[in-house]
Order: sequence, then C-alpha cells, then structure tokens
Amino acid sequence: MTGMSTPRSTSDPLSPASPASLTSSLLRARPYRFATLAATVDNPDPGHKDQYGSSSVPIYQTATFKGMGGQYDYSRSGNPTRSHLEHHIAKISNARHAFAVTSGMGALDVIFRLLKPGDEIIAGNDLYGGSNRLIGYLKEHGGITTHHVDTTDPETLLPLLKDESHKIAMVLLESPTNPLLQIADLEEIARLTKRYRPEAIVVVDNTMMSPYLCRPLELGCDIVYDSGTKYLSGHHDLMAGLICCDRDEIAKGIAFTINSIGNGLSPFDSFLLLRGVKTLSLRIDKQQANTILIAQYLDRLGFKVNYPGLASHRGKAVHDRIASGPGAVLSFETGDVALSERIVASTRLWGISVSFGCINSLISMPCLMSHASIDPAVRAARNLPEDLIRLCVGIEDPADLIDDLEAALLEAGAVRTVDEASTAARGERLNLERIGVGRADDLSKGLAGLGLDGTESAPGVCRPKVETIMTSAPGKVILFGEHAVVHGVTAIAGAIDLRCYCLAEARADGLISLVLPDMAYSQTWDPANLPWDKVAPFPPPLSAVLKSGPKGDVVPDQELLTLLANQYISHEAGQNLKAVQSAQAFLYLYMHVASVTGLRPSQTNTIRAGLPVSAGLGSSAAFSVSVASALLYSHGVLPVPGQQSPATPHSVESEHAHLVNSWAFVAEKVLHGNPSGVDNTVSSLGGAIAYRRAISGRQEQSLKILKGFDEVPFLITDTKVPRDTKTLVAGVARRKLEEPDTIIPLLDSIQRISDQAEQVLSAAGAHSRSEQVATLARLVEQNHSHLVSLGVSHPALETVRNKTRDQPWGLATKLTGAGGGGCAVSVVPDGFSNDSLLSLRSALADIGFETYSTSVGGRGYGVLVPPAAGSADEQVESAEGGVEANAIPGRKRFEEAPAEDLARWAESAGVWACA
Ligand SMILES: Nc1ncnc2c1ncn2[C@@H]1O[C@H](COP(=O)(O)OP(=O)(O)OP(=O)(O)O)[C@@H](O)[C@H]1O
Ligand SMILES: C[C@@](O)(CCO)CC(=O)[O-]
Repeated sequence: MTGMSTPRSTSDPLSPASPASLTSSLLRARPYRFATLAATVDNPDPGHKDQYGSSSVPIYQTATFKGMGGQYDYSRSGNPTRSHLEHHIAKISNARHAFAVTSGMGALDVIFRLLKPGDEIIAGNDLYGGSNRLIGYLKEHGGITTHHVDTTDPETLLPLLKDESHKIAMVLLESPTNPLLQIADLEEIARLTKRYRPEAIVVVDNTMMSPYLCRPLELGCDIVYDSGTKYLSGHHDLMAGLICCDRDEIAKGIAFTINSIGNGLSPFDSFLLLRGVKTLSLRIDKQQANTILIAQYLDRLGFKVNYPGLASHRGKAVHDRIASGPGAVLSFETGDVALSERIVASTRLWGISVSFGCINSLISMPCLMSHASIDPAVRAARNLPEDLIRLCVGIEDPADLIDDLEAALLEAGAVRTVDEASTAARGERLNLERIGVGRADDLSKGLAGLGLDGTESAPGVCRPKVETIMTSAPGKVILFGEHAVVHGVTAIAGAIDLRCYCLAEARADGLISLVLPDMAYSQTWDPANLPWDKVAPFPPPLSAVLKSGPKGDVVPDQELLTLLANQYISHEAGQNLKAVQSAQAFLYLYMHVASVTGLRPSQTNTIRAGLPVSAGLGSSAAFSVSVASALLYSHGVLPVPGQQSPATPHSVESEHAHLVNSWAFVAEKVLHGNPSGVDNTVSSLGGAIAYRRAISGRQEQSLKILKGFDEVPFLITDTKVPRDTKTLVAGVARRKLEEPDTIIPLLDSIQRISDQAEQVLSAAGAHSRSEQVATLARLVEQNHSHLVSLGVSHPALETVRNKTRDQPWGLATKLTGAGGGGCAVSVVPDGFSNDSLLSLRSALADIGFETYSTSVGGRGYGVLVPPAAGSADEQVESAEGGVEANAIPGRKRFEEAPAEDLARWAESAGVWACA
C-alpha cells in the first residue's frame, strides 16, 4: 500500500476578497510547520468519514476484509491502520510514498531486494553492525559485493563511481554515522552519484535524525529508511521500519516485495507508532537539549566526544547545512576498554541497552553490543575504538543524568575530585579532573602523566596479569569441634554448596578499588599513597613464599591494620564496622602479596556472598579465599587454567589450593583475630576434613581428608540472630584462662567426640550405614551440650534444636560455627522422607528461620576459566538485542543479582575449575 502525501487544503489567495479575508487567506496558505504536521493525522482518503467520528485512528485488527473489489482484501497487502501510518510518515517526510514494515532491518532487506546478483554497493565504513551483517549475507548468498569507503569525504566515492568496470547500483549512507557520529555530505554524495551513475539508488538510513531533523529526499537522495523502533515511536515498545521514496518505479518494487514476503507492519504496531510519532518534535527537542549539555560536560572534562553539536566537530558545517539539529546521540572515548566497561556498569539511571531513540537515557559500548557482530579486526581497520561509549539521551532532567554519569565516572576511576570541600560547600557541581589514562598498550605513558609510571613514586604499578578473573570459594559446616579447634582439638568440617564470589577487573588508571555490594561499600585507592614502608618484608627466600605462601604462624601486624583502618579506609556515616574489617583484610592481603611479587596491579575487586554472612557458615573464610585466589591470579602467581594449559581443566591443582589457603589464612586472621584455620582450609581445599591446628611447641598441624561425608545429608537452619565470630572466640579463650578446670575437660571431651566421628567417617565399610548415622546423631547431641557449657549457644539455637527434635521429625541438631546465634546443623538419617523434610522446613520457616538443605563435602575454591581467544564462547552472536546484552561481563549484574541467584548466575557464566 502506498501512502501519498496530500496537498493541504488552501483557499486561493488571489481570488477577490475583502482585506480581512485576504489576510486570513494568506495565513491559511502558509504550510504547516513540522510539529503541527506530526501532531495532526489526516485521513489518506479525504473523502472517507469515520462512521463514529473517531478522533484517533482505529486499530483494524483483521487479517481479511469481506467482499470483492474493495480497497482492502488482506492485511498482508494493505490495512487501513497501516495506510494511515504510511500516509502520515510520507507527509512528515515530504515524500510521495511511504511503507511501514516490521523492523528497520526489515526495511533495509526490502530495499536490498531492488538489487540483482552482480550488483555492487558503496557503503560507509562506520555503518550500523546489523546493516553490516546483512551486507555479509548478501555477498555470500546474493553475489552482491559492498565497497566500504570513508563517506565523510565524498571524493573517496569517485574512483568507484567513475570506474565503469564496477556495477555500482546502490550507495548506502548514514549521517551522522553510528556510533562515531561522523558526517556524510548526503547532498554532495547524491549529486556525484547522479552525475556518474544516474541509474544507481542513493539510500540513507535516517534513524539518528528522523524526518524532524533531516529529510534526505529533499537533498536528492532516492530512498530513506528509518528504524521506527527508535525516535519515530520513542518509547521502545514496538519494532518497526519505515521506507520513503519519491520515485514511482522504486515504490512499485518496494510494494511488491512487502506484499510478497508479508513483512508489513501489524495493525496494532501501526497504531502505536502513529500514536508515538505525534510527539516526535517535542521529544527530540528535549532529548537534543539534554544531549548538548552532556556533550559539553564530557568535553570540558577532556574526553574525546563525538557529537555534531560541538563547535569542535569536524563535520559540523556540513551537518548544519543538511540537518536542522545535532540529535540526541553522542559517543565518547575514555582511552581504555576496561575503564569504559566500568563506567557503563557503574551508571544507575542510564540503562545499559542496545538501540536508541527512547525517552529514557541509554548507555552502551558499541563494540560489545550493537557492533559486536563486526569482526574485531575489521572494527580496528575502520577505526572503531573498542573503548567507545555511546550515550542515547532521553527526556529526564539533565541534572540527574549528569549526576549519575558523574557518579559513574568517579566510581570507575575516570575522574577525580579537585578541591571537593569548597565546591561541595558552595553547593556547586564537583570540581573534577580527568585521570590521565592511556590505551591498554600505552599504559606506561598514561601512568607517567600521573607520576605512576613505575619508575618514580609507585614502583610496580601495572596491569594485572589477567584482564578479568572471577574466583569463588565455598562456605563450610563444622560438624564437630568448633571453638575447641582454636585450642588444638580436632574439628570435622566440610565444604557446602553456598559460595562467595570475587570479580577482579583490570583498570588502566593505576588505582585499585574494592566494591562490597553486600555492605554498600566501595572505595578506591592510589597504591602510590598506601603505607608500603610499614609492610614488614617476608623472611627470604621470597621464592619460597611465592611457592608456598606465608607460614601459618605469621601474625598480622596490628599497627599496620590500625593505620589502614584509621587513615586509609573511609568511615562514612552508615558504613559499618564489618565493611571496614573486610577492607582492612583486602588491603592487608593486597599489600602483602604485592610485597612478594613486586607488582601493584591496578584493578577493581568486587565481592559478593551467595551465603549468609556472619551466620556460622564460614563467610569470612569464603571471602578470604576468593580474594586471595583472585589476587594470586592477577599477580600472575597462579597460572590461569585453560590459558597456560591447552586443555580446559575442570579442577585446579591441589598445590594451588594449598597456596591459596595459606594466603587466605592471613586475611582470615585479620577478620577473626585468632582463627584455627579450619574454615579457610576447608574453603580452599573443598571436600571434608579432620583438621587440627599447629600449636607451637605442642603439636604439628594435621589434615586428613574424610571420605563418606558427602553421603550424609544435612539440614542447616539459620536463626538470623547476628553474632560475631571474633568476639565469641575471644570469649571462650578468656573463659579458658579464667576457668581452666571447667573448660579444659570440655575441650578434651570434644576431642574424643571428634576422634569417634573421624573414625566413623573415614573407615568406610567398617560401619553399617545406619550405625554410622546413629553414631553421628549421638555425637552431635553430645557436642552441642559441650558448646552450651562453653557459653556459645543462644535461645534461638535451642528453639531450633527443640523443633527439629520434636515428633514426627526427631532429628539430632547442634549449633555450627561460632554459635551465639547464626546456624544450626541437623543430621538427616536415611529414610527421612522428603515430605518430612519439607514439613520440618516449613515449621522452621514459620518461626522465622531460614533453612538450607545442602550437600556437604563439595568443591573447594574455584576459578572461572576464561574462554580461549576466538572461541565460540567469546564471540557475541548478534548485533542488536538478544545475546549481545550478555556481552558486558556484568559487574552491574553481578553487583545487583539477589544473593540466592548468584550461584545460578555464576554456573551459567562458563566453566569453573575447582579444587
Ligand atoms: N560478601 C562479603 N562482603 C564483605 N565482607 C564479607 C563478606 N562475607 C564475609 N565478609 C566478612 O566476613 C565477616 C563475617 O565473619 P564472621 O566470622 O562473623 O561470620 P562467618 O565467617 O560467616 O561465621 P563463622 O566464622 O562462624 O563460620 C564479615 O563481618 C565481613 O567482614
Ligand atoms: C569458632 C571457630 O572454631 C569456627 C568458626 O567457624 C573459629 C575457628 O575455628 O577459627
């Protein structure tokens, strides 16, 4: 169906009339301006009257039309709602014909079908990724080749236009280009094409501008198409493509294809688009005004901003001639891919999304998203910077948009505040300066600008040995021997399938960041300013420390820890002590690993717990192990599985797990004061262990791997009563000093319990299954009563014990971990039905407790194996929508996922190699 632009009804200004009617006739003769045209929908058939006088175009939701010889018969060929839309689009585009199809790419496909095998296209080299993909398909399946040229210079088309051996049948243009916002002189290119190739069709993708800002048919082009998904509809609630042209023979070909393949826009989407387009000029005016402010803001900060609204833009003069405004899309470069990723991930108001033209502001990295389908080598050849960030600005308050962007720039380490106090006190926008960065291969130059070039104040500042690494570590359940283990008694513990995750990402600005979303904490340090002179050197040889880690008897330096807490870790209002302790543990570990490797990798570490924190399930150990392992990978101490070794292993070497464990113990000591080491050991190594700590002059450390643990199911109940392991451990130690006659016999008795448990769990086959479980249940009861005597139970834990012991369940339960609240563990015997388990869990939930039915004895620390370069995993499948949305490795998603979804998210992220 062809939409025709209709002449507006005008009175004849030359007919005799009174002076008053003459004036009014002249006024009526004036053509409507764009906003009026867009807001006013006329009937394509001026003689037709809606039977009810409907003010808005009805949705003719019908596939067929009754009767013969009527205007419509089948909606594939034509539909009244679509006709209204097409007529309206033709009117606002000043075109003779308009067609509405199901997407912008659908529009291009219809246009390409005007070509024949052997035809050649000239196209820009900064073309939308989806168009490029279709061009690739045409080449392979249609024998149609494309020559990419720099369309910012019309002269570059001349050799092809003049050379008769090329069968140039189409010139495909975008202006401004997406995403570099380069300007093609549509008028001049159309003129040159007509001169040398009058038969060739000049096609323009006008999506960035819309007919409000640019009407390429008026500039001599032959076909213009728009993705109606963007500005024309404006709300990202439909997909559509619009094609406009003046030439009848072209219109005929287009109408034929649409009717043949049936991709005309549906009645409902036509209605929605017609509704959206009425506010086109209103929206673009606001979006453009916002964009100008944001472009100026980024420009002032020193970023390379691509936007034809800036005076410095190379193509501004041409753009101002062919269009009536710079539009609402800009892109800017940061100098570093990882930095750009962090900026994108750190925004809140700006939605990470492909596409543009919506009333809401969007942010994206074209090389990871809309242009990911273009081969990286081709992207490089076409000068598409990998670090490019595209902003598609919406109608929000510009101050909010700039605030959010500014927060992201600060968080990502792209800018820093200068004289913060005085500007903040005056209530002004923060005084910022850009942190000088180089491209990845230019890091030392960028750091030199900061005085961080590795030769002056910060020796060893470097890029991490691996760009992005994700590690994880499990929590644990202690079955027997908690607290007693601190005093040299054996503890029996196993890894559970709830884990903590650490994402370490390289930065190029020389800084280090710690982000703890669970504690609403984040902070960035310049390593040059950390108190390196206070880090006591490890006793030589350092090669031994590199190989085996610090010795177990290393005691953290309290003076350094206090200094870090007081002078380097921010204690802003609302920031809790736990976060400060975690930051202390992180910095302490970072500085000590650095003191051995001599490196100070610039990175952001984001840590999330998928297990309850401070509940007795070893969250601090899981935190310590995931951080220690991430640091060992980013310092290059540990080889990344799958990179150094050709195969993709699903496990890490046990030697590596032991090395991680010895470093994690350092962090665990920072968090816990005097931990036994059982938690970090089981978290690092996984499985189930009987562990006895070393006590100088009295006993060596002993570590036995227990088999048979994983066969016994356990129920864990979290009372949600907050407690603190450090305080509870210190309390037992104090009582041991004050009341040795009471406490020491209790510890001895717990040792006997652990010995029996170890025997039952290690001598597989020596005990029948029911004997094994019955013994464990008895020992659980005994151990718990000793823990009560040690003073570490809590009324909520006793409630759990009583409830689980009640009939019909009859389970043996004890506190696990440090007690004082937190979790209890119950032994679930064979034959305990699933229904019983469910009813018990719901009874516990009724009194406010959370339960986990977990397997025990599972995997130890793990590392997400990075996809091999060029592997299928690494390739992003499509250009717009779908899979590519996952291409941002997802610090934002990682930060924001609910804790209970983290495990599923991590498992779906790829292959994990685990201890
Ligand atoms: N996701 C996390 N983000 C930041 N810090 C964490 C996280 N998980 C654990 N921690 C640190 O570990 C501390 C929790 O240690 P705590 O010993 O109190 O609990 P737990 O290790 O879960 O219990 P237990 O030692 O009895 O098994 C927190 O206070 C915090 O400092
Ligand atoms: C209470 C304790 O025994 C276990 C905490 O999970 C402390 C420790 O072993 O470090």
